[in-house]
Amino acid sequence: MTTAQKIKDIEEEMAKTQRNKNTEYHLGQLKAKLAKLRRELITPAGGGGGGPGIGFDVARTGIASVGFVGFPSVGKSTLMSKLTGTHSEAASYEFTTLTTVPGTLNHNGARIQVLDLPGIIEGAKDGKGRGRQVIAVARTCNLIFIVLDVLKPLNDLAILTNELEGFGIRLNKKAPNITIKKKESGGVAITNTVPLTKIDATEIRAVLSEYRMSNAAVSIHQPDATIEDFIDVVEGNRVYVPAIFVLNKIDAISIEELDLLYKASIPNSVPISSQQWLNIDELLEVMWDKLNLVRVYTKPRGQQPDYSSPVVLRRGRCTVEDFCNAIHKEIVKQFKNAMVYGTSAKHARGQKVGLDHVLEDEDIICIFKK
Ligand SMILES: Nc1nc2c(ncn2[C@@H]2O[C@H](COP(=O)(O)OP(=O)(O)OP(=O)(O)O)[C@@H](O)[C@H]2O)c(=O)[nH]1
Ligand SMILES: [K+]
Ligand SMILES: [Mg+2]
Repeated sequence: MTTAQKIKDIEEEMAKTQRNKNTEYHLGQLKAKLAKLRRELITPAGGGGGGPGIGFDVARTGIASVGFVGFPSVGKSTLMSKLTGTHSEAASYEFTTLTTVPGTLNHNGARIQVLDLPGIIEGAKDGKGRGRQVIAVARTCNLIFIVLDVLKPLNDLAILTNELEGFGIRLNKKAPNITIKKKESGGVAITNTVPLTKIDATEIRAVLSEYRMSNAAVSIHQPDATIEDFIDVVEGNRVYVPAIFVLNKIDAISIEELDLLYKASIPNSVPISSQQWLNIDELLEVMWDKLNLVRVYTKPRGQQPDYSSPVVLRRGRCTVEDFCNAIHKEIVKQFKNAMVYGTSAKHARGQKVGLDHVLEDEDIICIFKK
């Protein structure tokens, strides 16, 4: 039996099992089995792995990357060409784009790599078309644009989210606040710092037993944690990627339909027309927010800050040391201290800081050497 067949069987069994006190353990086991089979699909036995294949993996440039995922002919390449000035073939037939096409977008002083990708279809994660290579590239991006046809966005979004989930990608989610520590003995101990509304001990025990973890200390700090979140932590290879749902081709709908769309206010969505270049400003604004980048302006001693070319860092890697290294590896060696002005500084007149100080967006920094 193939892995895909085994997955299908388990999904069918889950669908016909009613959830109640007597079935919780069994359902927990099934969910864990499913997660293990899905992992096999991503990394097939015999190597090869789930990494992007030849022609799909392109050289990475810029401070961050945005990957375009969507069904064929939703307008990914049209958008990418216009955003970056790099030509990516666009046409009315499906699967015009056959491989990763990289381009660069300069925004707010940051160089952002944009990756146009081939269209994917339902079943992509299980090996349909080049879907797996496409999703493997998307897994490595800092932000994903899910490009949708505005005429039927929600159904398509559900299918695409499911495809990416099957590949360990979690869109617009934080890593679950759950820790699991393996132990030598003592069985399974579960503690929670908040009341739990969606998960219970029976399911947790079933999952741990399926993973042959008979001794473990589990602690859950998130009230709405689910068993799926718990399995994600056990599996450990998940990526948590922000995403924007780009509702393209609004030029093809009426004002009334557009109005309804705004009233529905789909979270994380931005309606645009890549062909007519409508609402691209909003798209870029939301993109900037989601990328969570930190601009730092350099101020030479005794001079005004240089606002024209910020050093752009990624949040989580934006200490003064990261700033120095972004300019030149040697700077850290000569570093004495720095004056920082802006949000991260304690005082309006600035703060003297060391290498481990964490910078904020639009801070100004003046470095003093030994
Ligand atoms: N009306 C309208 N048509 C668009 C828009 N954007 C793209 N199109 C058209 O949609 C068709 C597909 O565009 P592409 O850019 O090739 O779409 P794609 O998603 O890259 O397609 P694949 O590479 O085949 O997956 C082309 O005929 C485009 O002219 C838009 O905003 N409005
Ligand atoms: K196309
Ligand atoms: Mg294309």
